[in-house]
Amino acid sequence: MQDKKITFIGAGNMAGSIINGLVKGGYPANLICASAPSLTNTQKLADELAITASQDNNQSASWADVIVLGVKPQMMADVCKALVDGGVDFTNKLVISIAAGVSVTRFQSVLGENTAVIRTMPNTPSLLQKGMTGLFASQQVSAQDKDFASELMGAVGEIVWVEEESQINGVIAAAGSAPAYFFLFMESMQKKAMEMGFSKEDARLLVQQSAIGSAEMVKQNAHLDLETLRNNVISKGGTTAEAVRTFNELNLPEIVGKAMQAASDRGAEMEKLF
Ligand SMILES: NC(=O)C1=CN([C@@H]2O[C@H](COP(=O)(O)OP(=O)(O)OC[C@H]3O[C@@H](n4cnc5c(N)ncnc54)[C@H](O)[C@@H]3O)[C@@H](O)[C@H]2O)C=CC1
Ligand SMILES: O=C(O)[C@@H]1CCC=N1
Repeated sequence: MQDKKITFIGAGNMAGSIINGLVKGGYPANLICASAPSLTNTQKLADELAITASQDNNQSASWADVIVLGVKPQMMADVCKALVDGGVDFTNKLVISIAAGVSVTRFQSVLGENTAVIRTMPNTPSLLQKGMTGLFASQQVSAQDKDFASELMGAVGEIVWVEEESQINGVIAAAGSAPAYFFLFMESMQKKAMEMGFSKEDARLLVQQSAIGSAEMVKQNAHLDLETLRNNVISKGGTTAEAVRTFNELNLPEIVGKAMQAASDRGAEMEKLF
């Protein structure tokens, strides 16, 4: 991978996951800085991973070749304005945003209209280098910078580039927010297993090992579609058939579709707000 100096502005759940994944994957820690007003998260990362922690966004951003913006969407414009007011020159820098709901146009309106901006939508399993990231590049981004972003996010999981910026909201629906869907499903299963008499720990083990095994089967059987994998579990007249019939009766596929649409719609709505 190209070795570039990277500063993360904001290093909470998501940016912290990426930093962890990067360093554990071998990216040089001395090329990574995490900056935030409070040292709470950044010092922990510095202690664990030997990256640099800073409380000075302007200095850290000026030092870097690549600035990863990892603050909350509602704070993004103010944080970017403060960098510009603080004299950070974005001319030869690559800006990578991980925020939902902040458009390239919005970034360029604050940072300068010719700023090279890549919008990404990662997810928290990046922490384990099992992330999924969608990326969209503004016209100003060079092929070399696109390659760097591919390598950067590829170091913490799988990537997919989208041609249209609006597709980032689809990535949010299908991947960025998705870990929460699976956790909710697992929580619901754990709760019911406990009602069926299992301890909290055993209920979790039953559910988590089933989820991990199922996900691994999906990954290792790319030639089989998901329906086939599902049908392989169903014995005629057996237990799974009853469970799946109940899910379908209660319209699980429709519920999932509606939830994903709500996530995507909210992404689009946020682009108007922030
Ligand atoms: N949590 C997730 O699963 C995902 C989050 N994202 C995006 O990541 C961004 C951050 O979300 P989280 O990590 O969940 O939030 P978070 O609240 O954990 O992290 C935000 C961080 O920003 C820092 N911060 C606050 N003010 C700052 C400032 N002026 N300068 C520098 N840092 C500042 C805070 O100290 C905090 O650690 C959001 O824009 C979100 O849309 C994207 C994909 C997935
Ligand atoms: O909930 C959110 O808005 C962020 C974006 C995707 C996951 N978390």
